[in-house]
Amino acid sequence: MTSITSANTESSLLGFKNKEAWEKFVYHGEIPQGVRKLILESWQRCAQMKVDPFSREIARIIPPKELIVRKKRRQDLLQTAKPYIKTLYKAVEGSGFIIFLADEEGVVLLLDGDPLEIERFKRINLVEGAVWSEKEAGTNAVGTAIIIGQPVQIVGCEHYCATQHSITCSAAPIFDGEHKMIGILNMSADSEKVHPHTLGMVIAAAKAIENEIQIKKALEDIIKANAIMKTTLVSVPEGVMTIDEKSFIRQLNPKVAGMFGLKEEDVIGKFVDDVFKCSPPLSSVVEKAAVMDNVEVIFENGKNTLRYTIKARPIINEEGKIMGAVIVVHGRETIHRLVNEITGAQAQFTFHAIIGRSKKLERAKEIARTAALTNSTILLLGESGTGKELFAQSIHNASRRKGPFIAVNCSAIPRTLIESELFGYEAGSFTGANRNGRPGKFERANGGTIFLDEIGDMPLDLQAVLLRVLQERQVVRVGGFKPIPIDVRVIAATNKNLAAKVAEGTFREDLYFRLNVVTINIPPLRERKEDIPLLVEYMLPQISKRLGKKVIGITPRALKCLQDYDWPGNVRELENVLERGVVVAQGEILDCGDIPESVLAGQYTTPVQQVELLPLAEIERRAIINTLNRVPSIVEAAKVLGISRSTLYRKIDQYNIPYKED
Ligand SMILES: Nc1ncnc2c1ncn2[C@@H]1O[C@H](COP(=O)(O)OP(=O)(O)OP(=O)(O)O)[C@@H](O)[C@H]1O
Repeated sequence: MTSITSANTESSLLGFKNKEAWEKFVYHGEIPQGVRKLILESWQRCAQMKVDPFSREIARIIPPKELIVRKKRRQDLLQTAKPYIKTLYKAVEGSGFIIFLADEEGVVLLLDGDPLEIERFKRINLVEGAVWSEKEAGTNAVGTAIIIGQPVQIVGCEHYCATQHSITCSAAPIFDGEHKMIGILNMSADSEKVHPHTLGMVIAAAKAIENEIQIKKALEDIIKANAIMKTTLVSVPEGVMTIDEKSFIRQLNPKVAGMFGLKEEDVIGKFVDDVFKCSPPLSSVVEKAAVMDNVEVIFENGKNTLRYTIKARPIINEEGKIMGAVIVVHGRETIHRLVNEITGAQAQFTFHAIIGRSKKLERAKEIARTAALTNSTILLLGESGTGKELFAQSIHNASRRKGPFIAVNCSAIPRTLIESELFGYEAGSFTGANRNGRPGKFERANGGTIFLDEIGDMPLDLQAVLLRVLQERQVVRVGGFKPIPIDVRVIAATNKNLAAKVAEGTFREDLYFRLNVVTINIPPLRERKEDIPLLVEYMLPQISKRLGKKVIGITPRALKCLQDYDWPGNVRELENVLERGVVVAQGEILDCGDIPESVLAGQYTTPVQQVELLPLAEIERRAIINTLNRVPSIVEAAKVLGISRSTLYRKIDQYNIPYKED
C-alpha cells in the first residue's frame, strides 16, 4: 500500500546538491557518507546491473505494437487514472511539472503536462513507451518505487544516471484489490522545484486511483455474483426466496411465484410475515437467527389456502451480523415423497406373489385385480395371516396410482394419537405436538393408497371422522379448520366380524356400508389346503437363502403332515413353521423331525369365540352409541333404551359420547 516512510523522504532535499557523494560512488566505488540508505542500495543494484551512469541513451523505448498491448492490458487502470492525472495537472499547471503513469515494469503508458515541459523531457526519453526501470534508467522514482514497493522521491544527484541530475521525480505505486502492483504514478520537474508535498500529492492521487479500481472490482464481483445467483435461482428445482435484514422480501425465483400464484413485483419489498404465515414467523429467522427445517408455511390467496414446507437459514456476514435469510420452499408432495421414500412407504408385492391356485384364492385375486383398476374403497376380510396386506399392496401396484402406499395399523396406534396420526395436526394444537404442525397419513398418501389395517379396532368417535373423510375426500387437521383435499384410494382390512360389531354397536353402520363397497374375502389356509405344497415350494428356497442354509425340499410325509394341520395362524404360521424347520434341519430335505410336535399332532384347538369382558358402564356406553347410530332421534333412542330423554342426555354427557342432533 502507498505510504510515505521517513526513509523515503529523509534528507531528499539535500540530494540534488550531493554531487560529491555520487562521484565518489561512480568513479571510485566508495560508499559515501550522507546518502540515504535506499539510494545507496539502488546505486549498488545499478552498478551490479552494469547500468552506465554516463549514458545519454537511457530508458529504452519499446516498439509501438508492444506499447499497444501493454496499454490494453492496463486499460482499466488507464481509464481510472486519466481524470486523476488531469486534476493533478490542473493543480500544478504552468509550474514545469510533467505527470505520467507507468505500468508495473516501468513502461510509460500515459503522459500529461505543460507542452513545453513534455518537449523538454523528451530529451531524456521521458516519453510514452520508455522503460523507466532501474535496469534501463538507473536509480529513478519509478524504477526504485517498483523495487521497494513504496512511494519515493528521487532528487537531482540521487539519480544514478547523470542525465537526470537536474530533475526531481516523485512516484507512488498503485495496487489492485489483491495487493498486486499494477502501475506507478509519477510527477517530475526540475530539481529546484522540489518539495516533499509533491510526493504527498502523488501518493494521494495514487491512493484515490487505487480505491476507485478496488471499488470497481468489488462492484464487478457483486454484479457477477448477482448474475450467478439469479441464474442459479432460476435453474434450481426448489422455490427459493431471500429476505433482507429487516425481513423485507428481496428476491424470489419463478418457482416460488408459481407455487403461490404470486407476481414477483407484487411481493418484492413487502414484509415477509405479511405475505406468508407460519409459526414461528419467517421474520424470526433474521430477528433471532432461527433455523427452520421442514416448517409448514401457509399462504391464503383469497380463494385457496396453500401449504408448503420450508427450510430457512439466516445469512450471517464475517462479523457475525445477520444480513437477511434464504428460504427454500418445497411442495408438500416433494416432502411427502421424500418421507415416504425414507420410511419405505412403498408397496413391494404384486399379484404374482400371492401363491395359490385354489378356487377360493383365485376368486379373491380375480375380484382384487378388477377392483384395482377402479377407485372404489375395498374391504379385505380374512383371518390373521391370510395375506390381507399382501393383497392390499398388490392392488395398489396394479392400480397404477403413482403416489405412495401407506399402511396404518389402527390397533397399534395409541388411542390418543390415532387422530393426529391419520389426519395430522396444526402448529401448536396440543401439548407434545411438534410446534410446527405435521401432515397425517392421509395427506402423505395423497395420490396413492392408504391401507387401514385392523379397521375393526378403530374407536367409535374416530369412525365418525373417518366416515366424513371418506365422504368428503378432504381432511381437517387436528386443531385446524381448513379442509385439505385428498386423492387417496382406501383399502381397509379386518379379521373381525364387522357385521357383528355393527350389531353390538362398536362399529358404525354407516361407515361399514361406506367401506363395504368391494369386499374381498381372503380364505383361511385350512380352506385351501391344496395350496400348501405350492406355498412350501415357493417359500422354502426363499427362507433357506435368507438363513444361509441349503434346504431345497420336503419329504412327502412331512408335506402330508402340513396339509393335515388346520393352520389357525394361516400363511404366516406356515412361514414360521418352515423357518423353524430350515433352522433345525440337518440335511437338504425337510422331514417330519424338523416340524414342531404340535403341527405333527394336528394339535390345534379352534379358538372359542370369546365375548369381550367389559365393565358395566362400558357396556352401557356402547349400547347408547349403538342405539344413537341406528335410530334417527334422541326420543326414539330413549324409547329403545327404556330410559327417559333427560337420562339419555345425562348419560351422553357422562360418557362423553359425540352426538349432534339434526
Ligand atoms: N398367498 C400367499 N402367498 C405368499 N405369501 C403369503 C400369502 N398369504 C400370506 N403370505 C405371507 O404371509 C405373511 C402374512 O401376510 P399378511 O401380513 O399379508 O397377512 P394379514 O392378513 O395382513 O395379517 P394380519 O391380519 O395379522 O395383519 C406375509 O409374510 C405374507 O407375505
